[in-house]
Amino acid sequence: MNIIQFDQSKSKDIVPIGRIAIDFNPVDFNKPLDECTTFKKYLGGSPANIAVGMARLGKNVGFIGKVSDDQFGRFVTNYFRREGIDTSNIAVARQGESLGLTFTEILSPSDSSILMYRNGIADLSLTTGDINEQYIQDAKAIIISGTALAASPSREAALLAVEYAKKHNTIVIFDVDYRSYTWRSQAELAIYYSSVARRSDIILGSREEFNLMESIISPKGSGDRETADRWMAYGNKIVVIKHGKAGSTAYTNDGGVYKIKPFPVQSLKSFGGGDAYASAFLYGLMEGWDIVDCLEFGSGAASMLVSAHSCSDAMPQVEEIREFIRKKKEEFGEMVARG
Ligand SMILES: Nc1ncnc2c1ncn2[C@@H]1O[C@H](COP(=O)(O)OP(=O)(O)O)[C@@H](O)[C@H]1O
Ligand SMILES: O=C(O)C[C@@H](O)[C@H](O)C(=O)COP(=O)(O)O
Repeated sequence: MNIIQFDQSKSKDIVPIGRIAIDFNPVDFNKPLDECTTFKKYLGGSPANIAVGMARLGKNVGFIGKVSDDQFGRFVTNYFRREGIDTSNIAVARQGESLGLTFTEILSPSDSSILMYRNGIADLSLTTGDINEQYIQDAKAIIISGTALAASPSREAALLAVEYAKKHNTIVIFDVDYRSYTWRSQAELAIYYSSVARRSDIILGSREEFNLMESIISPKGSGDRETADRWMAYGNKIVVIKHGKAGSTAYTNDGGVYKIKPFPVQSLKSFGGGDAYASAFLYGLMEGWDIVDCLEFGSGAASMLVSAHSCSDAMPQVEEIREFIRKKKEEFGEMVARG
């Protein structure tokens, strides 16, 4: 029996809630950002990347967010439309707010950082008035991106979306998604992250992100098992903990533990893996696959994205991930312990 029971009577498969931004990735990479002169513009923002990833995999995707009233806002909205993502619940900020701009620094294939311009940002001006109860009721699942909790009024809008989801049997997925910008204190972060994590059904995050969320209840940090048990005790059915190139582990509330090593690739950058991972893992879950197959699919997509220049344009289709995994298993064998 599937760990997660999605309500198949709902029209939309998934609705991420949070930022849509733009990534400017250096074309002349493998050097410090201040030495780069040429950039390629991509749609960005983790929840937006996940929306693109799941649309590429054929899912019926919506989105709740707010964009700037300018060319950048129109760029990202039109990009969504071309990908078949519903934009009816993407509001336009009318007080001069800007779209988030992320300048990425790719120092080496394993050493990257991101510089985010997020002052007066449109996505954090999302209000409770922008949250449509019927739209959430019509979705099998929503994804709350942690950064949407970083400031009001977006914070209250995201929390309202969770309440509507719980009211209407819409699955709540929490992508912890830590970005240091905008957060005023670690205590504030821990309070709001954990308030969503206590209401969610599935949590995905890196080990570092879980440590931040648990910094009040476990100041010295926790092991993965302790973390998983903690959040499953609140009703989460699945907890996925990612460890970068060391791989990832999925814990399920029926006692399952599934570890996977990453598929070896020549990485170009160290970011982007998480968004592809979430898209492909959740696709498998919505297809009713076993957790181990969801984990393998997510991990395969993640490896593809760390070896790509973008985090959105390069989101793969189902057959591309399948072929990637087939070739890697032919060469390197199983990456996940089966049976
Ligand atoms: N160098 C790498 N080679 C292959 N896969 C990678 C590499 N780095 C990350 N990944 C994959 O991307 C996933 C997510 O990366 P991680 O950095 O843990 O999360 P996030 O990107 O959300 O910060 C990892 O669990 C792994 O499957
Ligand atoms: O999250 C952002 O706003 C920037 C993203 O667009 C960027 O591609 C990135 O950092 C991806 O994050 P990850 O997939 O969690 O590594």
